[in-house]
Amino acid sequence: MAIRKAAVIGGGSFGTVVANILADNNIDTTIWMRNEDIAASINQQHINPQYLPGTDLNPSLVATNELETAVDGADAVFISVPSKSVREVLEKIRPRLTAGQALISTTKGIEPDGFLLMSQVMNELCPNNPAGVLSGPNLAKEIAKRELAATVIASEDSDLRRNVQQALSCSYFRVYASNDLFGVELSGALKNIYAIVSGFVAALGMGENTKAMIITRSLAEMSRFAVAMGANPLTFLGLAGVGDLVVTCMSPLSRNYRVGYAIGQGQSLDQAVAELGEVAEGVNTLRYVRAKALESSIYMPLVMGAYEVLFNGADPRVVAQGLMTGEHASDVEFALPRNEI
Ligand SMILES: NC(=O)c1ccc[n+]([C@@H]2O[C@H](COP(=O)([O-])OP(=O)(O)OC[C@H]3O[C@@H](n4cnc5c(N)ncnc54)[C@H](O)[C@@H]3O)[C@@H](O)[C@H]2O)c1
Ligand SMILES: O=P(O)(O)OC[C@H](O)CO
Repeated sequence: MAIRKAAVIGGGSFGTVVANILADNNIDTTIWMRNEDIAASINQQHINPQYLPGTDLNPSLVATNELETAVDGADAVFISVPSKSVREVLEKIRPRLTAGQALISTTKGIEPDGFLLMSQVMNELCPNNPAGVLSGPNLAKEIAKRELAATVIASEDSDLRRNVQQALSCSYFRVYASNDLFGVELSGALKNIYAIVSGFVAALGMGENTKAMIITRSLAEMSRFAVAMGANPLTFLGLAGVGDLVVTCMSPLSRNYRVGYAIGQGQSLDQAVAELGEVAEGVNTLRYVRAKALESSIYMPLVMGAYEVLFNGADPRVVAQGLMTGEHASDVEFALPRNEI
């Protein structure tokens, strides 16, 4: 069934953007948020003054503080809150959901207990609702200005994929499909770590060759980790892999990059996060991925170096420098395995 009525849960930057695309596509869309003043601004002035102050939102977009107004009767419910709040939000909406209403996560993070991705949390709490994940190079502030962008809808359910492609595709937003839900979702979470590292590199004034080396070795490291976890390495060649890694590692619009940049300039992690005032998922993801890599003996020098900088006060210069030492390595491990060098 096509998506005629949609709910978006979460009134931050990305939730507002997704809701606005749906509204631009003439879909009856309600965005749920806790903040009453922001909801009133969206309904009366058609702006989200806290997260997207310069953007005129589609006047048909409705904001509410009542979950039932958003969720009841929606064909699709998009979840767009930080990963630490996804379980809490799902527990609130679960009693209202009916079988078949699609659940789509736009959240790029990991739940530490059990190392769960958001679709796994959705499947655990709402097993009767088909699950999908939206991920790609999607800086909210650019899409809000209706600058051209593309994304990936990943799901094992082909109806869900097609319906979301139809609901979100428009003159400025293109939606590609994937059936590797796990790979797409893991890649969206992992790239945030490397955006922080790229922020250090930029703040330290390192060269363009260094930046390219960091991004490419980040791709090698994140795909090595993902394959060890069971993902398809080819997924990392797509928009949710290379695409999102490149944009997040190169743009000062990325919050994760900004946190890394501030630390590279000498700020503490606490100062950098406080100054940002929005979510930078990579900080927690770094902790969880480092623990998993140590537990599973996965070689991740950038993750290990970034952890030392963020949590043990090491000099950010050591992270890039750390790549220059150690064993001789393979460029593309899927072509030349590490143990065959
Ligand atoms: N901003 C982007 O460019 C972008 C793009 C793609 C994906 N994402 C991902 O989307 C997710 C959300 O990011 P964002 O940029 O919208 O974050 P944000 O910081 O702009 O907004 C988060 C929103 O979630 C709300 N929220 C937090 N906890 C809540 C709870 N318990 N109940 C209800 N609401 C709660 C906050 O009040 C806020 O409105 C993140 O995982 C992020 O990685 C962001
Ligand atoms: O601002 P960031 O670092 O959370 O990145 C936003 C999006 O994930 C980019 O695709």
